[in-house]
Amino acid sequence: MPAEPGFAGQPPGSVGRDGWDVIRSTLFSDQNRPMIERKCTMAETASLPRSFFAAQQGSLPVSLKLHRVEKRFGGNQVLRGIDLDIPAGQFVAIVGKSGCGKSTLLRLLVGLDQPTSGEIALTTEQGADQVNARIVFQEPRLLPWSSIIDNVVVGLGEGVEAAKGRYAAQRVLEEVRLSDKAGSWPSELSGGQRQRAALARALVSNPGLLVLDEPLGALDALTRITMQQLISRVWRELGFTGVLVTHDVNEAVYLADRVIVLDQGRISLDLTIPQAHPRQHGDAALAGYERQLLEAILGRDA
Ligand SMILES: Nc1ncnc2c1ncn2[C@@H]1O[C@H](COP(=O)(O)OP(=O)(O)OP(=O)(O)O)[C@@H](O)[C@H]1O
Repeated sequence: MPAEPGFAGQPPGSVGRDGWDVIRSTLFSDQNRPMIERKCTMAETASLPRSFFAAQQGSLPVSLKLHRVEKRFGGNQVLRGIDLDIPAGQFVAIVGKSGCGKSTLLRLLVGLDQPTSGEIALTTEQGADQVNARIVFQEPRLLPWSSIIDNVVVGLGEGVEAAKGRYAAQRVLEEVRLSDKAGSWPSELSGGQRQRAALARALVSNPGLLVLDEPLGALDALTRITMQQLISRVWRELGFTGVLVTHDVNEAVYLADRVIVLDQGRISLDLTIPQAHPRQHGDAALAGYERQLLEAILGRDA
């Protein structure tokens, strides 16, 4: 069985009561750390079943504040003085040249890494302990030995009654139009279907913050459009705050209220896209914003 990214050779047999930390860390982090560690103690993250309650009620959308955030890896200064305020419920896209620091910024936002200096605060209108954040990576990172529905159930955390968990997973699989694959293995799905399953796993806890790190980067153009429509619909229905890293300015202007351009670790443009949702692919007004973003990223020759 091929190793799942991030599993560091953990055999399926390690998945059990004692193996839970391995699963949770792998799904929500790529550095064996629980993803919301910055806001919760380990004891609190162990109560992730709270998220099933959230699935019934809807988590509160998360607001984010970054103040003078810097990140260095040795002598490499990757982020420089980032100030950013993302109100609850907003959908923000982060674009920029390869290596400008997009994924680094995303990792700091969800607590997978710490800033060298500066402050990052995530909260809801009922406080920071209500933050329910989930991340979707470019590769779906599904458990290859579990059915699709069981993969989705994992997104609820431990302690949820099995029948309730499966009910919630079934509902969210319907939401992403994948209910007919509930009993399939990940290997039996197409790339787009696997990524929809990963999105379902992130959505099943009804998060208040959904962070997307190039989630559609490996998909073909038509599947990307379908997935963009899906993400737009669930965002409008569920009301979470969205932060998306993408290379695709077309995707950014289709999905986001606001697009941040990063250039050598600094915000070089903060562009509001005022068009109402749902948007249309090919909309001429959106094409104007795309042009503006390409110029900001590539210069006047774009
Ligand atoms: N864990 C790390 N250790 C050392 N350097 C790192 C680490 N993570 C990122 N970097 C460096 O930080 C810089 C920015 O990387 P990052 O992945 O954030 O860029 P990006 O804008 O997301 O790029 P891409 O679009 O190609 O994915 C790069 O120079 C990279 O080598």
